[in-house]
Amino acid sequence: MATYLVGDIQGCLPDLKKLLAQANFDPLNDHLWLAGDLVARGPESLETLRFVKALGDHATVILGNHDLHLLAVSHQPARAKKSDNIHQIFTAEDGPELLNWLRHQPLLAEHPHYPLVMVHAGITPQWTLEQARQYAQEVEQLLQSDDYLWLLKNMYGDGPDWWQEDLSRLERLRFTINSFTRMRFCDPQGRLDMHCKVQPNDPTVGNLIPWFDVKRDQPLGKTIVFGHWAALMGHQDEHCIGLDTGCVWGNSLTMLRWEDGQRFVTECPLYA
Ligand SMILES: Nc1ncnc2c1ncn2[C@@H]1O[C@H](COP(=O)(O)OP(=O)(O)OP(=O)(O)OP(=O)(O)OC[C@H]2O[C@@H](n3cnc4c(N)ncnc43)[C@H](O)[C@@H]2O)[C@@H](O)[C@H]1O
Repeated sequence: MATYLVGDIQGCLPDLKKLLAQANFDPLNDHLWLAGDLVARGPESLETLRFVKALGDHATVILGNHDLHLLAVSHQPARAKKSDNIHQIFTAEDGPELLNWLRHQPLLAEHPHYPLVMVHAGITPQWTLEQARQYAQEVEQLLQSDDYLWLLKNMYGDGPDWWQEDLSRLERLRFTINSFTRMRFCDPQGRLDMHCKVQPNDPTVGNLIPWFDVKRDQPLGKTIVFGHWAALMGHQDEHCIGLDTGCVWGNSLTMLRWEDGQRFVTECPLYA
């Protein structure tokens, strides 16, 4: 039994299937961990949802910004942008069932045996692992409750950029969603920046630094596996593994086998 970790699929199901074939992935014995953004921009978002859902207990999925956006616009399809390329989900017979399944996925997942925690964008340097678990659960519980539409309607916005215990409920929820699903850069103190999307060595970055380079008061004690940041083209240091290598942007899809660290890579067409 092997554990495979893969970055943002964004509807690029043919590329995921190529990687799974390369690795001889066995859906009855192996386990696939997906770092969020199953959908958007790529050619087969609907089929990707069907494929991952059908893996049942052999897939662990966490939510990305595009998954949350899909859930939000599914109640007002006119709000979906053409470039989202998700309209086929709204008209599919099994669309409601797939969306309901997606809504019940977490923001943070921890492996039961390995020291690995998976999130879409990252874990804010302001939080301990205990806080990350607690605030992820707050969003997950609301998303799975009858009040989920309220959250999806009100989650949009770039602030607050700094965690404080006295944030209002909505501010707390927004900070949590933005840090788990949209963060890339922070200022040296750890204040979130929601605008800069380039590579860390780009001259326009200024004093911003990648969230994983901001000093934490307490190490998390687990490896954070994340996706989201396509321009980073993957990352590995002693605390973090970044897996998004820009599949949908004509670069590649990368999958890592946890047990021996082997990487599987496939070059992708330009979809976006
Ligand atoms: N609470 C909330 N508030 C607001 N929005 C919310 C939200 N919750 C969900 N959302 C959604 O999130 C979106 C905003 O998120 P953002 O994270 O701000 O924007 P995005 O560009 O749409 O994100 P994406 O996830 O596609 O990024 P990627 O790195 O692949 O690509 C980023 C850029 O990198 C570039 N890029 C890719 N590969 C590159 C490379 N190798 N080198 C250089 N640049 C590269 C691409 O051209 C692209 O422009 C909104 O559109 C909305 O749908």
